[in-house]
Amino acid sequence: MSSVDIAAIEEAMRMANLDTLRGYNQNGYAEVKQFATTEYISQSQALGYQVLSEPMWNKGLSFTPEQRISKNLTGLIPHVMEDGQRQCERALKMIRSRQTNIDRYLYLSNLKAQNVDLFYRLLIDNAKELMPLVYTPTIGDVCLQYSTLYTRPEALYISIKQRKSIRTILRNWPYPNPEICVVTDGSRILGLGDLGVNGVGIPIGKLALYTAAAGIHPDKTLPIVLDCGTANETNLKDPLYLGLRAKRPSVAEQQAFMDEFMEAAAEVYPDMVVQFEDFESEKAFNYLDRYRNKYKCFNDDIQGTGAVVLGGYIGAVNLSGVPIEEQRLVFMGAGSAGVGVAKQLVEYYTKRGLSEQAAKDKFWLVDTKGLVTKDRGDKLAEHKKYFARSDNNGHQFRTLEEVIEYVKPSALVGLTATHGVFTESVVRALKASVDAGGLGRRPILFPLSNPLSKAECTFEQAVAWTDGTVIFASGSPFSAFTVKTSDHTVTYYPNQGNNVYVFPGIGLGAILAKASRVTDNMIYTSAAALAGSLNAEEIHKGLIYPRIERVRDASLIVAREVMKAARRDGVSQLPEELWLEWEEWGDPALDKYIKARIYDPQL
Ligand SMILES: NC(=O)C1=CN([C@@H]2O[C@H](COP(=O)(O)OP(=O)(O)OC[C@H]3O[C@@H](n4cnc5c(N)ncnc54)[C@H](O)[C@@H]3O)[C@@H](O)[C@H]2O)C=CC1
Ligand SMILES: CC(=O)C(=O)O
Ligand SMILES: [Mg+2]
Repeated sequence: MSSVDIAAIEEAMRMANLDTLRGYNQNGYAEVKQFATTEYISQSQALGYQVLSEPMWNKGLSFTPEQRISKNLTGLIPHVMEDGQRQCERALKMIRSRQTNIDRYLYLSNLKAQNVDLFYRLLIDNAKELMPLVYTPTIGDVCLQYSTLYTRPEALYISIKQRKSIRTILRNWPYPNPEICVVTDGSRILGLGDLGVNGVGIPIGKLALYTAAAGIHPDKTLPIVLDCGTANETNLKDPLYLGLRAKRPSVAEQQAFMDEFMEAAAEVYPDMVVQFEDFESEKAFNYLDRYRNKYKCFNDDIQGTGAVVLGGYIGAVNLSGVPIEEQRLVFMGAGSAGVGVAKQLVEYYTKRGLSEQAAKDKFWLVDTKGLVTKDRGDKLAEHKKYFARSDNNGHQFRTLEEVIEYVKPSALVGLTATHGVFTESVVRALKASVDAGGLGRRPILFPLSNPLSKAECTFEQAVAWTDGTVIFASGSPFSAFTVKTSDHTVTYYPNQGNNVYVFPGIGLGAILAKASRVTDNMIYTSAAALAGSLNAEEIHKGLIYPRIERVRDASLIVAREVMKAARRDGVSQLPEELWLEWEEWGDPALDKYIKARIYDPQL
């Protein structure tokens, strides 16, 4: 069958009862056609098995007696019918019985490959326990070992040697019309450096959260790794390594490959939003700049992290007792995340009435060579120049202690990918500088690097070194802990300051608004929406982010506000009548529209 023969498909569907499946006939002929052209339709048992082997169709033990008959499943699965809750109970028992987090990850990954609905039900209902397994910190270990752990494909793997075939590869993806793509070239995976093709675990993990946190249908998500080689000697020497065994070519060559990829992606999937993830900083800034006005795209490490930290910072300032005008911020780490976050905060200050210069003056960025100044004597990377200080009177501050002594900051943000740079003396100096401003003031300390092994300090250290006064957020989750003394008991709650609180909502908002671009206002709005998404209990506990169990609630609020920002910026291509309706009926109507379009797996 060279062209689509609708009559044949309909007949095949009728015979195979496929119309009761996912409804791919609307926009997904590919899957239906597959049935029509194979011999499955005349081999009913094989068809039943096909239903069980297709992870998007499999309902595990939830198939009803009628479905078991109509889909020829009788006897292919145990003769019990279980609801989703019972099946989740079994999966959780298995996960908890495993010895290592990698084993737990592998169990979950295997479950996703067999029964997508069950995987997502489990993840959504047990976010606090399971998110650290499918995302940071475990995904970092998974990426380090990806080539060894590999059993089956889960993404598109596009090598620079396949440049001529990018469109074909994109079309080979089995699910029609993806709406969101996360793409990396593996060059800066979390704080673990250049992992090459092994970095593909990050797009896979981020997209699992697009589904769990924002309800984007799993068959609309597309993870991609662009393999340009790697600088990672361990990978290059590993006989099992799955990527190109070559050093990365020149920046210009990688950029040309990226240009071709972006052009092909926009042509093959014109409605798809592209999220750039974990590109090494020079490329991260360059690609964002290069493509943001041409395609629907954003950079999660620069913009997503900027928004999530701003969202938390707004609440942190309220708790800190240090008025917003008196805030002074030191950033340890001046890479894509550090500069991205600082720029987002500058925007916040300028929106509150400060001039750009006055806003910028609140930030002191530090990297491996010390305080970033104009006259430091080394060639500053382009992205650092904006924040380079010129008020240092020729003096160079080489260590963080020196910078803190000089700046007397109210907040210290870590985005260095280096564990331990927030030492006891650094944190105590931060506290002292905050204490000097007046009684009851609290230091803001955000060791944001991932995975946990790279966090600038631990939560327990931060609490101990600030006598419990710290307002704390880390990139990967630390546990709450309780201190009991003879006369009182105190529980300390950490926050997780991770872009997972915004990227799913930014992507969903951009998709549902049919945004032609992802604008700065959409990103900024995501931060404000996140800051406003805490409930009374979270505020009472002194949190600055919603509990991770509520990430889905927060994402939907973010998505709604991002949609509205898209409309304000004139990039929403939704019909005008819809917007007029929503303006009349307000947020509940827009919320209803969003909720009707998101995936909430039922078993
Ligand atoms: N919590 C979150 O949502 C996010 C966290 N991150 C984390 O931030 C970290 C950095 O990411 P990028 O900025 O993209 O990396 P990058 O490589 O672009 O930047 C790292 C920066 O840290 C500096 N640095 C490294 N070691 C240092 C040290 N010992 N002392 C002072 N400065 C040091 C480098 O000079 C550079 O300026 C990673 O661990 C990443 O996982 C990134 C994005 C989001
Ligand atoms: C969270 C994230 O995007 C990172 O660590 O790179
Ligand atoms: Mg990242």
